[in-house]
Amino acid sequence: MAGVITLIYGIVAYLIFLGSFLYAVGFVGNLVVPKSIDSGIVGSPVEAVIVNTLLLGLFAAQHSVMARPAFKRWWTRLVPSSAERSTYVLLASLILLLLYWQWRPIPGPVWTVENPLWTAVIHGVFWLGWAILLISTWLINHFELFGLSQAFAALRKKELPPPVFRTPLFYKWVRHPIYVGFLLAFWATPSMTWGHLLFSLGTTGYILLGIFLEERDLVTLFGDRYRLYRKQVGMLFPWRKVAE
Ligand SMILES: C[S@@+](CC[C@H](N)C(=O)[O-])C[C@H]1O[C@@H](n2cnc3c(N)ncnc32)[C@H](O)[C@@H]1O
Repeated sequence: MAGVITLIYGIVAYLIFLGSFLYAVGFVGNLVVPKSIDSGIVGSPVEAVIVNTLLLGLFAAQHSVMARPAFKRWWTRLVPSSAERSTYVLLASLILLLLYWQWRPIPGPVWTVENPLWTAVIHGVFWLGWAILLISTWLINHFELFGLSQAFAALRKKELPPPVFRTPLFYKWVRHPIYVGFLLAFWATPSMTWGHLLFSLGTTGYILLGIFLEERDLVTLFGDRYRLYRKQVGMLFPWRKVAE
């Protein structure tokens, strides 16, 4: 029974994640969704900067704290380990929904590209970013990343195998293709507003901090294999040094 409940919980968390992910595409790209990064009631810019920074900070804090092994060890005394990743995914998705809802637009152009050819190129980079991101989740292990493998293992009363170090496709050239995808999607816009700039700067800062923390954990987990990988493959810019 507990296994079935964990699985249902995992599926619900995954579906909420999927919704918040699809909404992110529309939110950042000002496409289709009712409330995007540049839409909504324009108020005081000072209030907007404070509220938006708090929202980004909340997302960063939840991600940084809950992804750390020490927190997971403490947390799984309260939450079954099979539901730990789903809870992380669920909370992250709910914070994203809060961010979309409460985000204050800050209009005014930082840059505007009007040339149709360059506009098409920038839109292409935007979609390329989302594609790299999505493909990379499958390269690492999509269902494990979003908690479903853990929930299925609990249903079958099986232990999850220990994490495996993987370097397929994009990972041969860059250590963090998922973050590269986010950066491309967040910065590639033909009309950058001050609100969008705040979002892009905040998320870029958080991604750099996230990489520092994640790589520290990956060195602890995979030791010299990851240290060597770090020497041979670029962090965010594609680069590869072939072993002598
Ligand atoms: C949100 S994913 C981001 C992965 C990577 N930083 C990227 O941008 O593609 C974070 C999870 O991926 C795992 N991870 C990162 N690089 C990995 C690799 N080369 N092989 C296996 N797991 C990896 C981390 O341990 C962490 O649980």
